[in-house]
Amino acid sequence: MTKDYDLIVIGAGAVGENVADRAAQGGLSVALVEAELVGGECSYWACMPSKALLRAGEVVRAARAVGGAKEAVTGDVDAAAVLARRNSFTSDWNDSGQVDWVKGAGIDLVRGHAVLTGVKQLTVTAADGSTTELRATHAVAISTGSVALLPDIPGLAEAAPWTSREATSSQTVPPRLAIVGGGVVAVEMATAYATLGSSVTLVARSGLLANLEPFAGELVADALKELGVYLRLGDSPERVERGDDGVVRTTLSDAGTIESEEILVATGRLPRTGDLGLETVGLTPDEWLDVDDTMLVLGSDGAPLEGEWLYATGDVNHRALLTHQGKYQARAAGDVIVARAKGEPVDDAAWGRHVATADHRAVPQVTFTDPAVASIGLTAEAAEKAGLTTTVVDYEIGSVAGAAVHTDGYTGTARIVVDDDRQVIVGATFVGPDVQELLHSATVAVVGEVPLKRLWHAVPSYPTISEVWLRLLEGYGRKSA
Ligand SMILES: Cc1cc2nc3c(=O)[nH]c(=O)nc-3n(C[C@H](O)[C@H](O)[C@H](O)COP(=O)(O)OP(=O)(O)OC[C@H]3O[C@@H](n4cnc5c(N)ncnc54)[C@H](O)[C@@H]3O)c2cc1C
Ligand SMILES: NC(=O)c1ccc[n+]([C@@H]2O[C@H](COP(=O)([O-])OP(=O)(O)OC[C@H]3O[C@@H](n4cnc5c(N)ncnc54)[C@H](O)[C@@H]3O)[C@@H](O)[C@H]2O)c1
Repeated sequence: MTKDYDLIVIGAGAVGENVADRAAQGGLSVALVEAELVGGECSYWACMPSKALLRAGEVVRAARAVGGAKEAVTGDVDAAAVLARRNSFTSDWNDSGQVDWVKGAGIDLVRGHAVLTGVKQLTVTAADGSTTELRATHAVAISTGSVALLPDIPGLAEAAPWTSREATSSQTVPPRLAIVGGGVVAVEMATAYATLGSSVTLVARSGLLANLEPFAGELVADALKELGVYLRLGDSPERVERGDDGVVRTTLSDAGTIESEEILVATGRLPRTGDLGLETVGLTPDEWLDVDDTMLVLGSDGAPLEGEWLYATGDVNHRALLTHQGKYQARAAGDVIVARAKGEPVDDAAWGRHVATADHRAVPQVTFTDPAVASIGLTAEAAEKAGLTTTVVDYEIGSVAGAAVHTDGYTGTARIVVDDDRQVIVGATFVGPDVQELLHSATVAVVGEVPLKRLWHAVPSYPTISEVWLRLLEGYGRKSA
């Protein structure tokens, strides 16, 4: 028997859940299909467990950086307690709480692996092998996320490497950990495991956090070294082998071998589209799904599939591999699916209700290292490449009174990138303790395209770290009244 729904969402990660919720709130009947845990990567193997692993170390270091508080810190981070707290954030990898939420939202949960069998049709195979046929009246949304990429390094796959899944869910702390990669996962997990007591060696073929402003990677590198992490930058693994003694030996191209109990591969992501039946609707498996700004999937001709029925949201469309950005896409997609189903007007002009315009130039991201890195919009280099005439203003955050009170010897840098023609900020980066809480002010300025002459009237409270805003404006100069 085939079950009919207005909308079928494949993948119940944070993004799929939000597409389903918006559409259900708009009055559509919705099925949400999930092969593993409802809540997806972010809840169980990514954002939440990784941040739980990082937080205790951040708090202890923060206390040690304040005279009067540091005297009260008499011990080290308790690794077992950190792992236990992390376990509580993942509910011990039990999704019953999220399943209850799905039911409460009026969404039908179908457990199993979904495969498209044609236009608006799919088969779901449950863990026991039983199948359910589903048919969508209006739309199907693919929110199947991404998986870790394993580079083609001889011996790596056979050495049973950790990916982000094992790094975020391990119940033990390996005495020695090798990390391959210089991106966000690599630096966050290097921070976490070095704090928990591992001897960490990080190998990256370029610098750290290469997509961000250069000072971000430099300050994070300094901090990692201070934590005792061995950095092998400009190097890469040539061969990996796990011996009979269980020890992983990683041979580097610049000579030298790293020995470790585990090796974490953090070299980016691949789309989870390999076993989805995409070929039945004219798309190519194992590729990221291209979408327009309303998240409609585009075919090889660059146009939406005939009938405008297939959407893709979250990691799988490769626009911004971040939970908050995927959920933003989900709100637009869920609402536009409702509008199209009901024949209501579609608001798809830039910054309209039914589009994810911010994905292009206003993506905020926090890297939860210590110091944290918070960024939004274009780097100075990206703005130049985009052909903008810009002025870049930098300021040492430690020089503002609020930062000095916050942390003894506060070290951090702030940068804004100003589009001189329009006199608006197109990019901002803050590196330093607790700068993540500054980021939304920059996001509002970038998305709102707030003219600098008006920003002078947004007065930061004294003495807070936000006073850096005033220094950045002074650095640019007050060009008009
Ligand atoms: C270590 C790590 C830390 C991160 N930290 C952050 C952070 O702090 N902040 C942040 O914003 N982002 C973070 N990210 C990125 C974030 O995790 C992803 O952007 C987010 O999880 C993407 O959500 P999604 O719903 O698109 O995909 P997912 O969360 O991957 O969900 C996809 C779901 O689809 C299911 N599925 C796949 N195929 C099928 C199928 N055929 N049938 C049925 N179900 C299927 C999967 O089982 C999964 O549950 C982190 C990533 C990693 C790896
Ligand atoms: N705090 C956060 O927001 C957060 C935290 C973790 C992950 N994420 C998201 O998850 C995604 C994945 O993170 P990631 O760190 O795996 O990817 P990434 O794209 O951030 O970094 C990949 C790194 O691997 C290196 N690399 C790639 N191929 C390699 C190879 N063959 N050999 C050696 N090095 C290689 C790259 O040079 C780069 O340094 C990111 O896009 C990020 O948005 C976000």
